[in-house]
Amino acid sequence: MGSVLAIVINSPSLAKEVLKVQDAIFANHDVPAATVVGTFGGINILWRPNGSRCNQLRKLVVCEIMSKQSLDACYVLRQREVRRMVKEIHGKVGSSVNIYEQLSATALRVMMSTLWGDDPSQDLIEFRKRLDEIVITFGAPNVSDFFPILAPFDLQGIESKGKEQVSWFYGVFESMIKNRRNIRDDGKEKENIRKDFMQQLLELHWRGDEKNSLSINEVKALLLDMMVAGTDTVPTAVEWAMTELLCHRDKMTKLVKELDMVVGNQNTVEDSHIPQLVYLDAVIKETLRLHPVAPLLIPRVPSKTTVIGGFTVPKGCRVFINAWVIQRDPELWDDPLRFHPERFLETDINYRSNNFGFIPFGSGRRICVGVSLAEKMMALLLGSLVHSFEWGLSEGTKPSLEDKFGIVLKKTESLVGIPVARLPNLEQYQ
Ligand code: HEM
Repeated sequence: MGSVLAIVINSPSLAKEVLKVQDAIFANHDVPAATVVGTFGGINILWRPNGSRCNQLRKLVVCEIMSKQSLDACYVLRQREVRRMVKEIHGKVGSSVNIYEQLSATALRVMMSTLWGDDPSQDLIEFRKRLDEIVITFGAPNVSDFFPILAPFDLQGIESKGKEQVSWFYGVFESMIKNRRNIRDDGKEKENIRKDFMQQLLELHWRGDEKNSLSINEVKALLLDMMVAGTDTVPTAVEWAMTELLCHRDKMTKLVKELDMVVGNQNTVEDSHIPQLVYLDAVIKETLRLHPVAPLLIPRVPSKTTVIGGFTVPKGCRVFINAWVIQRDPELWDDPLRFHPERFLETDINYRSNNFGFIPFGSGRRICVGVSLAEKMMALLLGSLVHSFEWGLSEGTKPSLEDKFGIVLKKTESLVGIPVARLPNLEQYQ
């Protein structure tokens, strides 16, 4: 690729070599030129070089922000937004519903309220548009990445566009942070209120002890990381799951049976049901196996020259781990192209199990920090869509399984379904 050597890993054994055996050497993500300016030189988690500060930030997010206690505390927000989605779809029974649009608006509302609470002044459509723009800008092929010597010239204007787009978010965060600072200075902070992620991060910033403190720029960068990484991935995965279920009605029937047995038709799907919904979990895993949302993970860059599978891998080259191919490897998976969630009922493979044939969230030092939240959101969204409605399609149509390859593996065509209400009363969603 231009003047930069790119290597693609297509086998689980070589993926293990990169993500486990030589993890320390491959623990840097490839940082696109456009993001360096936009994220204050890569101080966020995603683009930060491997090292002690990166580990501290990761630990802080995983142990504090994504802890069971913290995720349980913001469950009411997930519940409220999923109920809102079901009610909205209920108002459209019998007509065509763009499933991705519903999921995407819900995931965005969940992320925004989880990150900084409710702010009625914020325009959801504006946020969605701005996030889409950032993903397009940073995902666009950039000459500066292929020929780093040209980076200072920003020939396509991608770096300046990225900077402008990121600045918009930082401006929004700054005014929210200013309000929080005023509230703190006025001593008006209420005790025992649920602390959103922004408040937790700010308290670490204010606490200021050497090990855990965060600079204000790091607070803003982490908030943006979570917005970008968390809002499109979950709805994309759930849209793929619905598509597979509509293509495989026997699997849909099996899932409905499980939901009726565990949840019943007088209740809504809740977080507390998730551990018992084993078939739902298997459907989500099988979906992520066939349609990994990040098909090439996030490319890695070795910090020194090394050898992988007998080949020399030079320092500074770009290493792509092809989860899409690995997760369809016939040596590992029986009948690999078949959508067969049952395969996950027979094994204890999970997202962190060090099975290098199944890596939808990556693995090793840079494994996704949002796995716990993503698991909960995917289960709640998919479980609620299937439990609340029977889904049909317009006459003569079949859902397409065609994908568009990119940083995020999207469907070529959005899934449009026709819902019919299944539950006896809508009061349950109030
Ligand atoms: C279905 C949902 C999701 C999928 C499939 C997914 C997948 C991934 C993958 C493949 C990586 C790169 C891992 C590697 O290099 O080995 C990653 C990194 C990351 N993800 Fe996720 N992700 C999801 C949801 C989320 C959510 C909800 C958040 C946060 C709220 C999040 C935050 C991050 C961050 C901050 C990183 C960078 C970690 C680092 O650089 O050390 N992700 N994710």
